[in-house]
Amino acid sequence: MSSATAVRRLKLLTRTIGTGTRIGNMKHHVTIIGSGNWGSAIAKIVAENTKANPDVFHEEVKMWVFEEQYQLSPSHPRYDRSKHSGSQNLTSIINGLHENPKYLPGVALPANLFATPSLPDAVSEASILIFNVPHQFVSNICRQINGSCLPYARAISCIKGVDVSPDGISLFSDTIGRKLGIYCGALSGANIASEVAAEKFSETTIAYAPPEGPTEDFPEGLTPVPEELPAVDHALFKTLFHRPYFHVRVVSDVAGVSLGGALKNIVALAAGFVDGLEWGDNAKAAVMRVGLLEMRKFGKMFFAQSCKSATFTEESCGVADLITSCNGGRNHKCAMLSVRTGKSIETVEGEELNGQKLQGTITAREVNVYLRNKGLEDEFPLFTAVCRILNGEANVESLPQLIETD
Ligand SMILES: NC(=O)c1ccc[n+]([C@@H]2O[C@H](COP(=O)([O-])OP(=O)(O)OC[C@H]3O[C@@H](n4cnc5c(N)ncnc54)[C@H](O)[C@@H]3O)[C@@H](O)[C@H]2O)c1
Ligand SMILES: O=P(O)(O)OC[C@H](O)CO
Repeated sequence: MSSATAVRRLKLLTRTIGTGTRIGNMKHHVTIIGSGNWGSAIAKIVAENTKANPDVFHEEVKMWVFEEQYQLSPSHPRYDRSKHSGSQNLTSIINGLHENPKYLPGVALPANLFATPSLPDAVSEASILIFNVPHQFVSNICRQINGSCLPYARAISCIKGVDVSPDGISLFSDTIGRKLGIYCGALSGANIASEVAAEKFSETTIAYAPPEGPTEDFPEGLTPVPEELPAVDHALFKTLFHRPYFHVRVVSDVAGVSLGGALKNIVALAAGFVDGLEWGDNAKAAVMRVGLLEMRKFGKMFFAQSCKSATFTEESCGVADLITSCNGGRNHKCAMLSVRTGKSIETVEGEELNGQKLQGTITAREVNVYLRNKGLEDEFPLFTAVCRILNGEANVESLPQLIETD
């Protein structure tokens, strides 16, 4: 154990025992909802940390998997004809191999991580829920969970998207919290899943700031976490997510963390268009600059009370995620290939991603509907241009004119 981890654990124990607020020896059960590329990588991190902190967490971590049939390739190093000759449930393969060969191939998952296809089974005991699914599936998942989760559970959303409906715009942390009647924070950063899973160094930002009294969403206040459990606070989330290769900073700006992750995906598409045209690094830097300003402006305009501008420039979830996504992300890659090949980005997504999902294309259109309804498209020329290019209403070559403001 590193000395930093030891100090953190000691602080956690001193606080929970020393203050007398923790009166039992209950521990947190942790569940991951989602098992895609990032879902599996985060599940690996969390299972490593529950094992390393047995005084705070139950070692066993459940991971909910959207069940599908999967045929293991005969070229897989552990292919066994007697077991893998036909299609099988993906959950059985994950639990048998301790690997998710479809969404995170070649990465060993900890033996204390268990895949389950049942949402009620996944959430029924969990006091900490980690949501990590493409944003288009969240509402349906919450509908299936409702009533099965503990009233005092706390959640973290790793989802990069915003929830746009005819009623307006909502952060997914708020949507999840409202639908399940629990509090949900957010995690987002410059985190390409395959790099994190390979234990290459990166940073992330977690935001957690539960309301202390009644609010519009929780008129009677949140159901308190039982005193027998370790307190759920910044230190606990650092213990759950921080690894020597995955450095966590915990802040209170849930809106800033969530919006950074959602909106940079629109900018990454623009960066991909520019790279597809082979316009070079200066052009890409230009769209990234304009994109960062629009991200910050969006936060100021629509989440003024909760979003801090500094989060976009000082934390991993802001400019750092923008940089990594505009170079190595899936949105960037598919946009670039779409321009190079002349195929639609949805066709490229289907051909290149083996079931993984782009978030930027949906987010660009959702944000555009929201801006158009407010008559504010012109205030966000880059976001608007990306949507018009995706819809075939503008040429990718006209990007410089579309984002020229003076
Ligand atoms: N992959 C990354 O590098 C990365 C990094 C940081 C954040 N994120 C964010 O994490 C979130 C999750 O993305 P991911 O990369 O883990 O997923 P993914 O795109 O790799 O995989 C798609 C997932 O969706 C599931 N799925 C398909 N149809 C479904 C349905 N009808 N209902 C429910 N689930 C269904 C699949 O089983 C699979 O687990 C996204 O918001 C993404 O932006 C991704
Ligand atoms: O691959 P993308 O484009 O979904 O981006 C991945 C992560 O969000 C990068 O932090």
